Amino acid sequence: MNALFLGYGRMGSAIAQAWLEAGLVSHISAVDPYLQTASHATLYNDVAALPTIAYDIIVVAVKPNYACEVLSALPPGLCQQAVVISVAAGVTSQKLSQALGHGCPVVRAMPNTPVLVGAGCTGLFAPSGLSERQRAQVTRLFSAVGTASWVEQEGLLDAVTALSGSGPAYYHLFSEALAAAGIELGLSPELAKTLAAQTALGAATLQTQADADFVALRTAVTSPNGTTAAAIGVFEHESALRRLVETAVRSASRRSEELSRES
Ligand SMILES: NC(=O)C1=CN([C@@H]2O[C@H](COP(=O)(O)OP(=O)(O)OC[C@H]3O[C@@H](n4cnc5c(N)ncnc54)[C@H](O)[C@@H]3O)[C@@H](O)[C@H]2O)C=CC1
Ligand SMILES: O=C(O)[C@@H]1CCC=N1
Repeated sequence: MNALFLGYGRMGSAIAQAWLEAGLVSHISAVDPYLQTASHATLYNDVAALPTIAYDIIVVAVKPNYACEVLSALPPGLCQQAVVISVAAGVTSQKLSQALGHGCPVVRAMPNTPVLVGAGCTGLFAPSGLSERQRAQVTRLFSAVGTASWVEQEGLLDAVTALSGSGPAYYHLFSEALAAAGIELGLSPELAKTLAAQTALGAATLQTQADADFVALRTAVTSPNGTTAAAIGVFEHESALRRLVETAVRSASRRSEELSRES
C-alpha cells in the first residue's frame, strides 16, 4: 500500500513513520512546500511534481485553512483508488468532498499528539461511501498509533476534538501546575518535573490497564482524613475543578464548530 501525505509536519510525519514501522504501508510520498527534507518519505515541494501514481491512502495533514486548497489542487488521476483521510480540525467531510470534486471516499480523523509515541487516540468519521473493507483498513492504520474509535455522527467530532484532540495540552498544563507547586514547596525543578511526569504516566497506565473505574482508582489513593482528601477537598469545593473542566471543554468544542463554519 502506498500513501501520500499533503502536509508533513508534526501530525503527518508521526503518523507516516508509525505506519511504515508497523509495515502497514510500503512507501510514503509527501507534499510540503516548506520542508527541505522529510524523514521516511519521498518529498515533493509541489503537487505538480508528483509522479502519476494511483495512491491507496491520501492524508490531508495541513492546517485546517489549507485543507480544501490542497485537495482541490490534487490531480484526479492520483485518487482513483484512494481513501482520503483528513486530520484537519473542523473541516467537514462535505467541504473536503467538494474540494476533491469527485466521488472518492473521505474519512475525517481526529488524532492527538501522543501518536508520536504510539499512545494516541483517534476519533474517526466517514460519511456513506466507505466500504467495510476500507473502514477496517482505516481502523488498522490508526490502531498502529494508539486506539481508533468511530463516531456515527460527524458533529460528535467536535466533542472528540475538545476531549482528546486538545486533551494532551490539558494534562501538560496540569503537570506544569503540579510541578510549579512542588517547586514552591522546596523541590528542585528537575525532581518536580520527574515526579509530575511519572505520576501522570502511572495514573494513565492504571486508568487504561487496571480493572477499576476512575472513581475507584481515586478512592484507592484517598485515605480518610489523609493528605489526598485535603487536596481533593480543594478541587471539589463547589465542584470547582469539574465546572472549570466542563467550561473549558465546551469552549474547545464551540471553537471546533466555528472552524467547521469558517473553513
Ligand atoms: N497538533 C495537534 O495536536 C493536532 C493537529 N491536528 C490537525 O493536524 C493538522 C496538522 O497539524 P500539525 O501537524 O500540528 O501542524 P504542522 O504545522 O506541524 O504541520 C503542517 C504542515 O503543513 C505544511 N504545509 C503548509 N502549507 C502547505 C501546502 N499548501 N501543501 C502542503 N503542505 C503544506 C507545513 O509546512 C507543515 O509542515 C491540522 O489541520 C490540525 O488541525 C489534529 C489533531 C491534533
Ligand atoms: O488546537 C487545535 O486546533 C488542534 C486540534 C486538536 C489539537 N490541536
